[in-house]
Amino acid sequence: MDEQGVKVKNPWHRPVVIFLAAVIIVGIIIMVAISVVQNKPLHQKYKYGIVLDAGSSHTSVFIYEWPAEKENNTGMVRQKHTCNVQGKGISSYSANPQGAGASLQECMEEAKQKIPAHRHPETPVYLGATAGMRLLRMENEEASDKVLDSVAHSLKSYPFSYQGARIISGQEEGAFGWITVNYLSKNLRKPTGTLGALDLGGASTQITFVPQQNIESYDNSIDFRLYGNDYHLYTHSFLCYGKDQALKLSMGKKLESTLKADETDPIELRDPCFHPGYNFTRTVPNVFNTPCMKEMKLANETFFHVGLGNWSQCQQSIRKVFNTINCPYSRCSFNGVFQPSVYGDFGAFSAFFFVMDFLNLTSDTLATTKQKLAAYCSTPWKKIVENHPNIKEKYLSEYCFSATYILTLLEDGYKFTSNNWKDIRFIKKIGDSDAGWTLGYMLNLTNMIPAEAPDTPLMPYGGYVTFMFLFSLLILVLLLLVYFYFRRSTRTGQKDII
Ligand SMILES: O=P(O)(O)OP(=O)(O)OP(=O)(O)OC[C@H]1O[C@@H](n2cnc3c(O)ncnc32)[C@H](O)[C@@H]1O
Ligand SMILES: [Ca+2]
Repeated sequence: MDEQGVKVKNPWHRPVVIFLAAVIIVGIIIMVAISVVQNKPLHQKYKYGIVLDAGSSHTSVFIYEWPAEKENNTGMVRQKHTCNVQGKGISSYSANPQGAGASLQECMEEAKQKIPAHRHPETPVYLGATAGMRLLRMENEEASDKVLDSVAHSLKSYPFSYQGARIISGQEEGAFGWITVNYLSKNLRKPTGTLGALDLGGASTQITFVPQQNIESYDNSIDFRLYGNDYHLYTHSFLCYGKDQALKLSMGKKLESTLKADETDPIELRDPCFHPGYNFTRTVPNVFNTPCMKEMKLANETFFHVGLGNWSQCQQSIRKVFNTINCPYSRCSFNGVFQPSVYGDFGAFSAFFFVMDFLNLTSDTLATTKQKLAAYCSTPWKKIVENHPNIKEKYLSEYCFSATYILTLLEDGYKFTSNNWKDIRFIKKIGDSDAGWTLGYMLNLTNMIPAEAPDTPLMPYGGYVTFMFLFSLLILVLLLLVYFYFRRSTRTGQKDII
């Protein structure tokens, strides 16, 4: 046989095989490149929302941000920036409504700087006014409308998407505060417990939680379906029981009884809720200038406000502002308002936090809290000022009253006890976002909390691509192995024949 005929031609020298090998190599390179680009962290695109909290004591502007493609995921929205409007709340502009809108300028300019310009037209801006405006509306509806028109006019002059300025109800304030704290604590996707919400403002206070008992009054019940879970909430907002209005209620009662006891001029209001040595002249209308109290016509225009610094007497005087006699339900908090027993953990924010944090009373037992507070209240005013030279005198003078009010509201009002006192967490923020109603309000209005849990893909997109790539590679390697196996067996077969 001719020697040339026996020689087996090297298959790698065949053009088809070389071509196929080149295609496979190029294919692998392309797949690797795609996979690397696909899985590289994307440059995040953010969306923004602005909420103005027009409270009774002041207005704050909150800017929120969230990754553009993940808006329905729980916990994705965070507070990017907050700005405190200079001056008092918008309800204080009743005599000068223009001033209310103008007061927002500085913070709104700041918002323009903080949010990228190309996002401005799509960024919603909402203003929600709370108890200060509720009281003004009760007193003078025309004035409250003018103030709202003024802030609306001001907000429309910015390049954002204006979505309204309105007075929110007490139920909304309570419910959105609850949504905020539970969204931020990432409780809403889990079947585990939720966090009750306690908010103490200047003019109203809210309590909201998931009760274990039936809710006997329709007004106090709210139902939500969030991420596929049903929530049945108890909520109540006490107008006039924020800490500034409560102080007026309490001083008003003391003034009335002082007058009855002693009608001589000048009146001296001896107040156990203020420090010994505290002595200021106040005007009577300044106490009674609120729709929370019947106006009292007093002969005297001024009185001496004199501190006594006696915690237990202070608590006695504060108890008088809670009416616990009439209750048309199986149980009540106060003023004939139904309330089931408090249940679960609570987040207590705004003035609950400011006051208890200032006094270092956020982590003691109820008994220790009372002891420490009694000692604080009896400290002479001079010493208090010396110890805290940088704190606003108005706040400083009122911490004894405010903390005593907080204890009385929580214990006598809401019926917390020394056993469940530890379940109250005094908080300002959760992560980097403030606890308060604004975030929940925005999540609701932008439909960012779906009723049903969104369907989630089996695996994240990056993982999916990597998996597909590795799996294709495996099949390719197997095919090559099969190919070589066949080639070898054909060649051995050829030799056997030879
Ligand atoms: O909810 P409403 O009732 O409308 O009122 P608000 O929104 O203005 O009320 P805040 O929670 O902002 O404040 C509650 C109260 O705490 C006061 N406050 C704010 N910062 C404080 C601080 O550092 N120390 C003591 N009190 C403070 C403030 O003046 C109010 O009286
Ligand atoms: Ca508030």
